[in-house]
This record gives sequence, structure tokens and C-alpha cells, in this order.
Amino acid sequence: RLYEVFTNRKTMPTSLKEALKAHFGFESFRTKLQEDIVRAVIRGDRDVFVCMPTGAGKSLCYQLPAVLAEGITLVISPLIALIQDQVDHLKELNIAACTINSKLAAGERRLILADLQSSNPKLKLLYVTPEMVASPSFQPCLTDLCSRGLLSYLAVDEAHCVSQWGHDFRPDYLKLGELRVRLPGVPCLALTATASKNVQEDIVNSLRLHLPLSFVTPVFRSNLHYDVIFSELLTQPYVHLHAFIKKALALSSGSNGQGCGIVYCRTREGCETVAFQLTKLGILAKPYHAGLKAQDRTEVQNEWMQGKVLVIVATISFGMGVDKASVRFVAHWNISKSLASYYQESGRAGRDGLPSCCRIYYSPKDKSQINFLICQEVRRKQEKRGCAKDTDKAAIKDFEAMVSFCEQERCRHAIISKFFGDKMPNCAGACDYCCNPRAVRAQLEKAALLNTKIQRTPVKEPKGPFGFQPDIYGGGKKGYGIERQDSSNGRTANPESSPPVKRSRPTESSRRVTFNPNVQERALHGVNEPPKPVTLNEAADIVVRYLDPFYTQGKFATKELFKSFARFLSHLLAEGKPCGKFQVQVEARALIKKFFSRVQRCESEADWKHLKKTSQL
Ligand SMILES: Nc1ncnc2c1ncn2[C@@H]1O[C@H](COP(=O)(O)OP(=O)(O)OP(=O)(O)O)[C@@H](O)[C@H]1O
Repeated sequence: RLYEVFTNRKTMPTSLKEALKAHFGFESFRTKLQEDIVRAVIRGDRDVFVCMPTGAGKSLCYQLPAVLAEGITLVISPLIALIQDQVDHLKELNIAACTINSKLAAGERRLILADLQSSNPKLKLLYVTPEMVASPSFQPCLTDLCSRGLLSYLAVDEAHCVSQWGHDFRPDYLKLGELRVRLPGVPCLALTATASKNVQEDIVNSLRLHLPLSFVTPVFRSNLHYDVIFSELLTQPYVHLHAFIKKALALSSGSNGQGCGIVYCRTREGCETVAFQLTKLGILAKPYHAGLKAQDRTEVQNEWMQGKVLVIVATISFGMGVDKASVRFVAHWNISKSLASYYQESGRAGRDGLPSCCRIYYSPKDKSQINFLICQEVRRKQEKRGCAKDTDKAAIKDFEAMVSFCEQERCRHAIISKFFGDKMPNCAGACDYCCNPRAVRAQLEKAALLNTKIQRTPVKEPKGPFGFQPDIYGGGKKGYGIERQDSSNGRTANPESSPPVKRSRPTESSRRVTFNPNVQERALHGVNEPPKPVTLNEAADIVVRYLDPFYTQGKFATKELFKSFARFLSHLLAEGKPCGKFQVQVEARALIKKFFSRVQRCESEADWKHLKKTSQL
């Protein structure tokens, strides 16, 4: 039963299964695939690329080879918290693992470095962030280990962070390509749970994987039931959520004890409100977000892990690396920023393979807010680097895929599979659409009707010049960037302080309800009916939409000038003789065109001093 690859210089003569049992306490490999990957890594003659769903047991694919190899395995992981969990877990198993990071006490760091410099280091796994790997102080240590033949493998966890097309791009991951050049002969293993085809290509190219052996499993997980609920149609949303949780928790959790769940909210206020409401309705739920003290967060997480609290209501800063098998549901109170993120977050349900539920409470208002934040973030990045890039569109496209997932009449699993480039899965009733397509259609129609009504009711006078806080619009207020995992604005926020509604481009040719207010309004107004006069808020929306491309092209010397000009135009268009939306659109376009026919680049407020409405209004 001795495994032939153990003649490899890096491994010890013992059976793979025995080693699995001895070091990790597992009787067998989780799947044939897991075993195949471990064997391929141990062989060490090729780089390896692994794309398996969350909870599939990817960590073991490098941890077992690392334990069996003679040297040290360097593991790159994006978050210190994630690293700490892994290191703690390995230490519990008596496996020599540690991390070097900026938070480490000087004494501990010295001890680790001394071990690394010794002729026979005890350490088996060294976890670091990509930033640490790139730091000049760490380079000599790595070069030294490599030259002494003591680096067994390079494992890059969450490898999708290397791709600018991915949902969690981290610039320092790009530097790992250079690292590989400095570590000749060290085989690399790249692992991710979410990678569309172009992200996969990026990983292979950026990490310079040489003819890698690829182990890619379909993203379809038949034990997860997906559905979407339009929250604006609900009279009692919290009661609805409560009923969903009750039902999901009633699902069996096998030998894993009582089931539990996660509700994701975009904002801290959202977490607090939802947790409070659920507790009031009889389910103990606790919030978890960056606004809490670290100690309180740890306490909440522990209570949830131990089953003392069944529901954790968290921002997305919770979950990465949380290894709990019996999560019976993941509910999203707000949509995610991309379909890839949603797949990863919802995938935390049912890691034990048992039936579990994934639900989104969707609202078009939420869509507008997140869309606004994403566009703002993209613009901020462009401003920082001074130019636009093709990849800037990726964030917007990925968000559109998220919206499309909610607004389409199609199998939810099929949408996810298509997004990741997989073939159509056999859903077999594991989503609302496949269970009852008529109900999905009815909901979409009701939502469209409701949205039309909302658009037709008079809008209250906006507070600020745009009907929302200018510093939110300008992106100056910390906490509104989509990059932050946890913002302080919420669905519960005053609608008047919401950013203007922006139109999102449709992505799919398949049926979906359009929420473009202009289309619906025009269809409903009689031909001779006078158009409803635009409010300042609506004028601002139109202006921003038309002016935005000029800002992106660098036609404004500063962002303040852009905002100021947008404010000026909005007032010009909304004040005076009342005009309908269509007229204002035409006029806005004409004014902007006229302005830029005279001004190459806007340098001061004096540039638009003489700009007046054209005769069209
Ligand atoms: N062979 C095995 N037998 C039993 N349990 C296993 C086996 N391999 C891994 N596991 C367990 O499966 C769970 C998930 O493993 P792991 O955290 O490595 O998944 P992952 O694919 O890395 O997930 P994520 O993408 O969320 O990081 C862990 O609790 C792990 O201990």
C-alpha cells in the first residue's frame, strides 16, 4: 500500500491514507478529486490549478503535501484573520504552522526567523499576505530558503484576487508572478472557489503557472436552493424573513447538530436593525460588523460557532474562512456587489452537502445605490491612476450579472453556471424558477407595476441641491466606497439621501423586467397628457448621466468643478418654466454639447458663467 510517489525526494515513506488519518484525523479523502489533487501536488513535477466550490476541502490539497514534504510550504492568503484561523487550526492538529505579519510581536518574529534560518527548520507551513511577500525585509529570507532547497511548494489561496476581472482584485497578488521568478523550481498550487474563464486565464498567466494540471469542478451545488424575493412587495419584510429562517432551520443538519444561518446586510445599520427585528420576533440574532469592538465581534462569532446564537446578521466582512458545516441558510438582505461574490457568500450554506437555502431580498432601490457606489469607485480608481482601463468595466459587468440573476425569468443555477462558463446544470427544482416559473413571473410583474406607481407619485422636495448629500456624491465621505466591506449607509436610510438612480445596462437578451422609469412612464402617459414637470432631483439624475462620460475623459480639472457644474446645470434645467423629463433630457444634452464645443477642458467656474438655456425649453 505504499504510495509510489513517496520515492519523491520531498516525501516520507508512508501511505497517503495513513498520513491523512495521522495528521488530520480524516478516514478518507473527501472526494476522489481531492485525492487526485493531493497526489498531483506531491508529485511536484507540474504546477496545479484548483477551482472547487467553497467547503470542498481545498486547504487539505496543500496542507497534506506540506506536512509530508521535507521543507516549508509558503502559503499566500489575502487576509490576516483568515490566516490566523488556518494557523490556529493547524496548531491544534500539532502541525508546525505559523504566520509572519505586521501585527506579530517582535520576539515571536525573531523566533520564526531563527527557525527559518536554521539548517533543519521545524516549520511546515508559513502563511503570509501578498503584501508581506512583496516587502523588501522578507525577500532575503525567501531567497535563502529557496537557495537551500527548503521551499517545498508555493500555495496561492484565493487566487482569483490576482485577476483584475475578478471580484476581489488585490494589486499585490500581481507581484506574485515576479516572486515565482525568484523561486525557481518551486512548484506552485493556485486555489480558488470562484473563477470565470477569463479569471482562470488571468490566474494562470499572472502566476506564471507552467503547463498547470487543472482541477476545475462545476460550480453547481445541487443541495442549495436559490430564490429571490422582491422586498418592496412585502408588507412585513421582517416577518417574511423570520418565516424563511424558521423553515430553513427546520431542515435536518444530520450529525452536525442544530443548523444555523447567516443574514448578510450591506450596512452596519442594516445588521443592527435586522438582528433587532428577528430577536423581537423570537429568533435570537446578533449583529456582526466592523463598527463593533474586535472583542465583541469575536464573542458573537464564537457564540454562533458554538450554536448559542443561531443567526448572525453580518456585513460581508464575516464569513471568509469561517468553517461551519451546518449553515442551513444564507439570506441576503441586500444584493452583493457581483454575482461571483454572491456565489461565494451564499456558498457558505450547506458545506456539509445537506439541503440548505439561499435567498436574496431584492429591491431595485438597492440596485441603484450599489450601482452608484460601484461607478463612483471605478471613477475614483481612474482618477488615481489617471486613465481608464478595460478592466474598469468588469466591476460594472459583474454587478449587472448580479442584477440579472434577480430580474431574470430563468433557472438561478443556470445563471450562475453560465456566468462561470459551465454547462447548464440539472437543477431539478433547486431554485424558485424551476419549482414554479409562474410565481417568479407573477412576482416580476407585480414588482414592475409597483415600480411604475412609485415613479408616478410626486417626489418630495429634495434636501440638498441633488436631493442627496453632496459629499456622498463626491465620494469624499469615508464609508461609502464599495471597496469597503462594510459601509455605514443603509437600506433604512432616508430615501432622500440616496444617490440618484442610474440606469443599468441590460446584459441578457432573455426576458427580464425593465426598471427604466422613462420607458414605463412614456408607455403609461396618454399622447396628449402634459408631461409631469421634473424635480431638481430628476434633473440632477439626467445631468449626471450625460456629464459623467466627460468627467471620465478628464474634461474637468477637478472633481469639485465637475460637481459644481452638475449642480449649476441641474438648477438651470429644473427651475423656471416647468418641463417634462424628455425635454430636460434633450436640453441637458444640448447644453453640455454647447459647453464643450467652446471649452476644451473645464478649468474654472467662470467657464460656464455665460451658459444659458437654449431655445428648446
Ligand atoms: N478528507 C476530508 N474528510 C473530511 N473532512 C474534510 C476533508 N477534507 C477537508 N475536510 C473538511 O472540510 C471542510 C472544508 O474544508 P476547507 O476549509 O479546506 O474548504 P475550502 O474548499 O478551502 O473552502 P473555502 O473556499 O471556503 O476556503 C473543513 O472543515 C475541513 O476540515
